[in-house]
This record gives sequence, structure tokens and C-alpha cells, in this order.
Amino acid sequence: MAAATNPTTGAGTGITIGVLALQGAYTAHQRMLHDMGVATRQVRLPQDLQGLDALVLPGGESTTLLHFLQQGDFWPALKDFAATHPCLGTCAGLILLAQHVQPDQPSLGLLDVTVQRNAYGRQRDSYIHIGPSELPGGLLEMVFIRAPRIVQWQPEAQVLAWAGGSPVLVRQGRVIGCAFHPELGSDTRVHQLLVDACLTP
Ligand SMILES: NC(=O)CC[C@H](N)C(=O)O
Repeated sequence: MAAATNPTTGAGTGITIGVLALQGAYTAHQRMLHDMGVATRQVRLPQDLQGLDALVLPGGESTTLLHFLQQGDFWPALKDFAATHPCLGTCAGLILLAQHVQPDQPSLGLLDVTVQRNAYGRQRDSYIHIGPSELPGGLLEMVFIRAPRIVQWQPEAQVLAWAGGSPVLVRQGRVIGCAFHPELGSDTRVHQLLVDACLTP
């Protein structure tokens, strides 16, 4: 892990965060991390994981992501990386990190939650919710796009935000899962959780 020189932002920390760039909303994550002063690298091949401090698994379509990730040795390499480094999974990325997925599909099993895919409706049912959170400053704007719902969770998964009676932001050790899209907008607090996880020994 890199030494912190400015723990309130990514600037000057020397950390590099990978963004899984196979499909989906990865450029918006890169832009947000860049604006926070954090170096990023697109991850398209298993060897791109080498030397990274953390990884973002973006939103998109989890079945399509799985299709690419199950080629060659990407899946075991990702499993090893995610078990040993901070990770932030948003929307489809949360589905990849979950312990159980409904309907059933392979997942990394790093967050003790069960997620139900597409539980908030179709693309046209996308909506913005403003709700309380445990993040510094409280209230959080959350963009939901065909989002998964966390329908079961274990106490190991610390809930940091709720919407409509369900957890929508959870953290388990250095793994963070988020049902909404924190990369769309200018609020950096969810990404800051990932940066902070990199800087925590
Ligand atoms: N915005 C998103 O990432 C949607 C997730 C998608 N519905 C899936 O099941 O993978």
C-alpha cells in the first residue's frame, strides 16, 4: 500500500486504481477518480491487475461482464485480486461482488449479501433518490438504473445507505458495494471510501 500524503483526497497518495473496462460505465469512474487526483488504469486483461492498489467494478450488464471475465484465466485472477485488495462494485459490479445472485449466476462472493437483479424495474424506470447515508455530510443523491436490490444481508456487511427500506451501499472490510451509480454526478464520497481503504494499513 502507498503512503498517504493527503488522506482527504487521492492527490499525492501515489495510489493507482484500476477500472474494469470490459463493458459499461467505466469512463465516468475514471473521470471521477481523475478529478480526485487519483491515477487510474483500465483493466481489460488479467495482467492489467498487476501493481494496482484497488479496483472499480463498474455498472453495465453483469451477464456480459461475466461472459468476458470467464474467458481464459481472468476470473481466477480477478478472484485473487478482489480477495486481497480494496474493491468498489457499483450496480452490475455489486452483483459480481455479492455472495448470492437472484436469478442464480456466478459471483465473487466477497460481500455477504444476496442481490436480486433488475429489482427496481426497467431502464425507463431509472430514477434519482436522495436519502440519508452514514457518509460524512449525510444526505446522498443516488442514481438507480436497472439496479439490483440487496434482499438479504449479513451483519458483516455494514450498511452505509438505505433507499426504500433496502441497503444500497454496503462495506465489508475493504470491499464496497453500491446499488446505484455514484460515478454519475460530482459527489466523490463513495469513491473516497475506496481511496481511504487503499490508505488504511
Ligand atoms: N446499471 C447496471 O449496472 C444494471 C445492472 C444490470 N441490470 C445487471 O443485472 O447486470
